[in-house]
Order: sequence, then C-alpha cells, then structure tokens
Amino acid sequence: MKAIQLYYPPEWAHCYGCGYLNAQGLRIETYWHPERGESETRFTPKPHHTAIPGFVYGGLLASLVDCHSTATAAAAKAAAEGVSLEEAPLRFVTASLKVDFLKPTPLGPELRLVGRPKEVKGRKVVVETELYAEETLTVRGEAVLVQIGEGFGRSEDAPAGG
Ligand SMILES: CCCCCCCC(=O)SCCNC(=O)CCNC(=O)[C@H](O)C(C)(C)COP(=O)(O)OP(=O)(O)OC[C@H]1O[C@@H](n2cnc3c(N)ncnc32)[C@H](O)[C@@H]1OP(=O)(O)O
Repeated sequence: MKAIQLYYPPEWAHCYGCGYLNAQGLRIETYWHPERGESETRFTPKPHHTAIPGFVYGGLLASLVDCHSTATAAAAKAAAEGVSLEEAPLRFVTASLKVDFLKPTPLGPELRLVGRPKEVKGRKVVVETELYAEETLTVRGEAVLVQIGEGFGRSEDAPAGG
C-alpha cells in the first residue's frame, strides 16, 4: 500500500510534518483503509521531542494530528468522488485545528493515529483523529481541511519568501 503523502506532487511535498521532500521534517506516512473508512499513521517520537522527561511535547502531537488530517481529507474526498489519488492528486490545507490532550503521552512507544472523516462537502472535509500510545487514547483532534488548487499561496498580495 502506498502512503497518501507519496501521491502529493513535488510542489506540495515540502511540509515540515508530511512533505517527503523535507529532509528535516517529520515525514509522516498515512495509510487509508477503505474497508474501514479510516486512516492510520504511526510515528515514534525521538528523545528530543520531550515536554517533561518521559512525555511527548504537545506541539509535536498537534503537528501529527494536523498532517494526519490533511492526508485523511485527501483520501476521504477521493473515496467520496470515486477517484484514485493516482489520477487526482488532491491536496488539503488546515483551516482549523482543535486538539484535546486527554492524558500525558509517554515518550518511547510508537504512537498510532486513527482518522475518520466526519463530513465531506465541496472543498471542505472535517476529520476526527484519535492518537494512541500503545492501547491508551491520549489525544483527540478535530480539523477542518480545505482543498487547494494549483498556485495556492502564490498571489501578488502574499509576502515575499512565504
Ligand atoms: C501546500 C501544501 C501545504 C500542506 C500543509 C499541511 C498542513 C498545514 O500545516 S497547512 C498550514 C496552515 N494552514 C494555512 O496556512 C491555511 C491558511 N488559510 C487559507 O489559506 C484559507 O483560509 C483557506 C484555504 C484555509 C480557506 O480559504 P478559502 O479557500 O477562501 O475557503 P472558503 O471558501 O472561505 O471556505 C471553504 C469552506 O471551509 C470552511 N472554513 C474555512 N475556514 C474555516 C475555519 N477557520 N474554520 C472552520 N471552517 C472554515 C468554510 O466555512 C467553507 O465551508 P462551507 O463550504 O461549508 O461553507
């Protein structure tokens, strides 16, 4: 199975969280399971992702939820339209991100994120995500993702170098 992020065209593959062209990024890989209508990402934080000793920094967890959600949105939209990501490389950005830290997340075990599309409507997809450390649910997220098109962010009004 090919990760959703690997379908992104190169110009949309520099994201710190999920871009395969960002050598210093997290480069997460998300897989879509059509039979369950769910996505899954696995990631093992490194020792420098510490919040307080023994626990994962919340900003990293938010980043995982963020980029897991954009990929889930692409897969959910493709599924809703009956197209494959191969023929339609869809890309979403985050309009809104809410993260609830339910319990401290232990540093060490592999983390597992499970995403479920809650709404697919026009260019907008709403995704709910649960993050587990081993079998313990520690983080819950909800994101609103909006589909972008060619030339996103390239406007005469945009600040240079952004
Ligand atoms: C290039 C690849 C990068 C990949 C990065 C992956 C993850 C990221 O970190 S993204 C970076 C952070 N995000 C950004 O920088 C996005 C900045 N924001 C924008 O560019 C715009 O506000 C954008 C594109 C999200 C939405 O603008 P626009 O295209 O005008 O959408 P618009 O037509 O207003 O709204 C579309 C739908 O989304 C909804 N929506 C838009 N913003 C929000 C919001 N903040 N909260 C809730 N819903 C929203 C609208 O209500 C609308 O829904 P509906 O169709 O039901 O009425």
